[in-house]
Amino acid sequence: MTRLFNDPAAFADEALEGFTAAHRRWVRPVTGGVVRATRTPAGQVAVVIGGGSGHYPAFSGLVGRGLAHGAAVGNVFASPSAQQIRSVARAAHGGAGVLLMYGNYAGDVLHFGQAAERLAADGIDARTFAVADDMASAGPDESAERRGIAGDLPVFKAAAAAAEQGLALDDVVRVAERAGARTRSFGIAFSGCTLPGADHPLFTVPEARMAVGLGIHGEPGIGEEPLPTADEAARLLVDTLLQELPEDVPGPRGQRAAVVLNGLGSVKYEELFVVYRKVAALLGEAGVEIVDPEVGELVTSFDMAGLSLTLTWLDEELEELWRAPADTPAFRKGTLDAPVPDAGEPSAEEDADPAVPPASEDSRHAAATVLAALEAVAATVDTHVEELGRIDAVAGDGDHGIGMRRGSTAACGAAADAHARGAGAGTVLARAADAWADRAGGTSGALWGAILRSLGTALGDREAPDADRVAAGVTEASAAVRRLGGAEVGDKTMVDVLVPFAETLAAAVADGQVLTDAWDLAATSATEAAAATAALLPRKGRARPHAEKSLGTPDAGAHSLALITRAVHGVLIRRPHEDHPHDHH
Ligand SMILES: Nc1ncnc2c1ncn2[C@@H]1O[C@H](COP(=O)(O)OP(=O)(O)O)[C@@H](O)[C@H]1O
Ligand SMILES: O=C(COP(=O)(O)O)[C@@H](O)CO
Repeated sequence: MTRLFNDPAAFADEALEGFTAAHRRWVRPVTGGVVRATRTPAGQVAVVIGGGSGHYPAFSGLVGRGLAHGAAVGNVFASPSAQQIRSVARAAHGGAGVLLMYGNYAGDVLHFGQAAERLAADGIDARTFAVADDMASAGPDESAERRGIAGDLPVFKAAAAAAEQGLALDDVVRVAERAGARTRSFGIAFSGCTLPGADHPLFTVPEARMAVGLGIHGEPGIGEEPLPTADEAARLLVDTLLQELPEDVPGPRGQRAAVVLNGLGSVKYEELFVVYRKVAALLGEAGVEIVDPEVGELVTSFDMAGLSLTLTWLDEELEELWRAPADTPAFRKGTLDAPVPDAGEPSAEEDADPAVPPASEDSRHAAATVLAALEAVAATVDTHVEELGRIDAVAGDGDHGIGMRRGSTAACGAAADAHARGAGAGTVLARAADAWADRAGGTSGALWGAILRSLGTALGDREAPDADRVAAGVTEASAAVRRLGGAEVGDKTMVDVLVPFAETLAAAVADGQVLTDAWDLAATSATEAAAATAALLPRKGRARPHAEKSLGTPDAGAHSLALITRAVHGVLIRRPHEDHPHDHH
């Protein structure tokens, strides 16, 4: 149970504020997260890590010399936004490029990928690397689909220590890839975590049982077994890890390995030590030489009761990097020289509030309808916030309601501001898109940003947005979401609703129906399509390992999209003529 919070939606921000206040010796707050208190030395590659909140010490607690140069910090269990990541990376950049590192989750992959593109446009060489160490989340033949769990630590550390040695960006990336390929984790759990403000844990495990193959977002295990003794737990973890060695490791005997026994949040350190005693013995029997083991909480999931074992199979280079000193709020090793004092506070580079481009009278008028529609979106998300969280918790991480609320509220604020400054419909939507993606983070934040951006581009700031233009914008939004997320119809995502919605709308408009009628038909098909996702098995993202559990429950993102299309219809029928003067159908 998370007991101490104020507004649950503010939990991540407030935790970050307190964290930075408590750790000024190591870190300095910047927009989007934290960077080291000391400047990145000129010519040193900066390693910027990041992910959702709720995993402390990942990610902010791992910022400091010998480890990360900065961390982008997202909302609870949701990736930071591309905007946040870009801001942290710019503040951490020492002139030699940036490696962005994160766990392999859809939201992180989307946002860190977009951030790398934006950094490249800023003239900064930025690369990405997703840690995918969790054996339970996909088989060895699909290892690129695996989630990142406590293997984050040794992989981040290898790359960061390589950067600290002065290696060039290409070499730092090579080290990250090698460490990633040689790192595997597996875990077990006895209960799920309870998010701030929620009444129930994300999953429960029956008394005297354990979940096998945990995730770090309250994903239940992929199997269930009787509660083991500490020694039996150690044997399960070690045996599983020894079953799948990296390609270039012929057998365990004679190998050297970094070992991390990680507590997920509410397993006592003493319990971890009892388990570690047997882990060390079993690895010894298998002929593995343990190098600098870590036992403790390194990548957590709020108050989840669980633990995971990570092995990084070392070669000479990886061993040197694993042993290298580090000094961060939550991870310290060896000794470092006193830090070189800063030449001054680097300025956090903020984008100036850009001027609103000129717009026609018609488009400014239509912007009022766009704003009303966004307000209706935020209101319907607000009404359904708990239901969306509950649906998402069945096979996902339970944060869909929180993320949608943060995103839609921010979108309304940005839209209202742009509207007040005389923006046209296109610019109002573009500003709303950026605010949604930035504030919500997560998969749905990136995708909703893309939806609003596509609509904004189609409507523009000159013409009155007629039915053809709206239908074209929705069609482009559907294509953009498929392009970005890589999901197709049938994968059990919002795409299952967006595609029929766009197609029905376009067909009805082509048929000569007025926008309100066409939208009505399309919203009805969206509602039906969302309900039909209950019968599907997820094939994308975090819900995939728990496919069967989600049978009978619709996809959260599909459901929220259907609710939103219906709410927007309510606005269109209230303002049909007023704001669509050129709707000539
Ligand atoms: N690859 C994808 N393409 C399209 N939609 C996706 C994809 N992955 C997830 N989604 C949608 O995102 C929703 C989850 O959103 P949310 O919980 O806010 O993000 P996160 O899973 O990052 O926490 C899912 O219910 C699904 O509809
Ligand atoms: O949850 C996280 C990011 O994944 P999403 O796909 O955005 O949910 C985060 O906690 C780990 O980085």
